[in-house]
Amino acid sequence: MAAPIPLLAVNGVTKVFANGVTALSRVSMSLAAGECVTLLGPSGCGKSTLLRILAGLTAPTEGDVSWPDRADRDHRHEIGFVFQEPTLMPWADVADNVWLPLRLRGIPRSKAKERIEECLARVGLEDFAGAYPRELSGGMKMRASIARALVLRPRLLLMDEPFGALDEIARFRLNDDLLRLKRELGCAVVFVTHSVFESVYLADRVLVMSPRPGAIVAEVAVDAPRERGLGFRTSETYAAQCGRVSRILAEAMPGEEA
Ligand SMILES: Nc1ncnc2c1ncn2[C@@H]1O[C@H](COP(=O)(O)OP(=O)(O)OP(=O)(O)O)[C@@H](O)[C@H]1O
Repeated sequence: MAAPIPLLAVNGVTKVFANGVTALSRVSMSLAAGECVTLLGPSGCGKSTLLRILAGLTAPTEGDVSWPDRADRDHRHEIGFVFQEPTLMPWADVADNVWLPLRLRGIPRSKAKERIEECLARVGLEDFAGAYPRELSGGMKMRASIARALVLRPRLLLMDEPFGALDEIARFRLNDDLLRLKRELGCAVVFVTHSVFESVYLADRVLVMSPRPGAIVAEVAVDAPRERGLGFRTSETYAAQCGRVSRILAEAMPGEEA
């Protein structure tokens, strides 16, 4: 049987910034529809740069990113982006923050109402539509940010270390919520993280990156049940896979402790 056409294909992407910094060197990867890939690598290895290139926010110096199944389209509306910070507008309530991507596409608030409510319910914020960002905990702000990223019903969700600033309890809950959302919505996810544990917990495949200039040095397929949760998090198979990815990461960083 022929391999399915990937959602996204990255071919030999190199990025050299104007100041001469080479952030990425010949990165190639592909992503299947509905797949979750985590990008794991040391600080400064170009993870955010790669994500920005996938989103079309930065152009590669060499190489390209393509959407092989629908090559002729503008894909920007098919991508949701979640940044390290929740980046909510402080003067707008949660519902208006979630409305923003629709508003930018000319959809009035009255027509967006149902979609906003649906997205808030998906992230457990249905009772906080009228709250302002200052009234929310860090985890709730991040949930609002995820709801905003989902409001255009993206086929691809790009997440740039979104849970790094949260405490472990909030982070674990959001990890589970993200896996549930991915299942419900069928979107693919590219998730950047520094955490070996998070990378293995979330991924179908972990892509391990070398220090700058970032290159993908290993790809680890994660062996896990479809439904992950406390059972998987506390299992020997999870611990063994985290150990394996830790060793690969350490090997990618000669002279450093991973
Ligand atoms: N606009 C820019 N101009 C020049 N250099 C840049 C620019 N953006 C990023 N860099 C450099 O490119 C390299 C990769 O940066 P990037 O933010 O992609 O790494 P990262 O792996 O996401 O880092 P972190 O994990 O710390 O967020 C770094 O050395 C960074 O200083």
